[in-house]
Amino acid sequence: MISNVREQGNNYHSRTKGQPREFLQSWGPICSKEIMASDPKIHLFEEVAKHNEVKDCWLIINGKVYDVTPFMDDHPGGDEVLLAAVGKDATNDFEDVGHSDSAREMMDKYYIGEIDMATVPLKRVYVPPKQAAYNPDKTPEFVIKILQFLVPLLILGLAFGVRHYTKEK
Ligand code: HEM
Repeated sequence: MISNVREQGNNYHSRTKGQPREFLQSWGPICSKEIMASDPKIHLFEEVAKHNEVKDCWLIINGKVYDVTPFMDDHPGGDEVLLAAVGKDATNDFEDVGHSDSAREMMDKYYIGEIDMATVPLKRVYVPPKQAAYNPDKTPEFVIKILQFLVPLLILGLAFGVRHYTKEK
């Protein structure tokens, strides 16, 4: 839907000039000013959080949802910071940087609706990275387990051996 809208975007002004409001609304979210003027779409957090990659990145800032996918390459702060701000309320991250007025004006371009704040979790849920437990020397775990069992036995055997040998003498 959004990509269609982007394709149509170039022709938007010429085709919509002088059209009644119902017609404009039927065009959907083509122009952010139009969305803001009409009823904005209310997004659920769960849905917004799914857009969490370079090629599909949505942000929540000040109760609004932004699809910044086309801006990833051009963001002066880099795409990593934008990616780090997905799946949560990124208002603090955005404000902490002290974005300029022109940056704030730019946001209109990427506005795609409002967030239902009731669906935003208060704390970000930590999802542990999917990787094996840290094992710097890469020794397989079963070898360590066997050694843990064998080493005390060897020491015990050695002790008995020494005792037996010294007794005989
Ligand atoms: C729709 C959302 C955003 C837009 C339109 C935007 C736009 C911009 C712009 C135009 C700049 C250049 C400096 C300025 O004019 O203030 C900038 C810088 C920066 N932005 Fe964003 N930004 C957005 C979201 C974010 C988010 C969520 C973060 C997360 C921390 C972020 C972090 C940064 C950083 C670190 C810089 C570099 C600051 C510096 O080096 O001076 N931005 N952004």
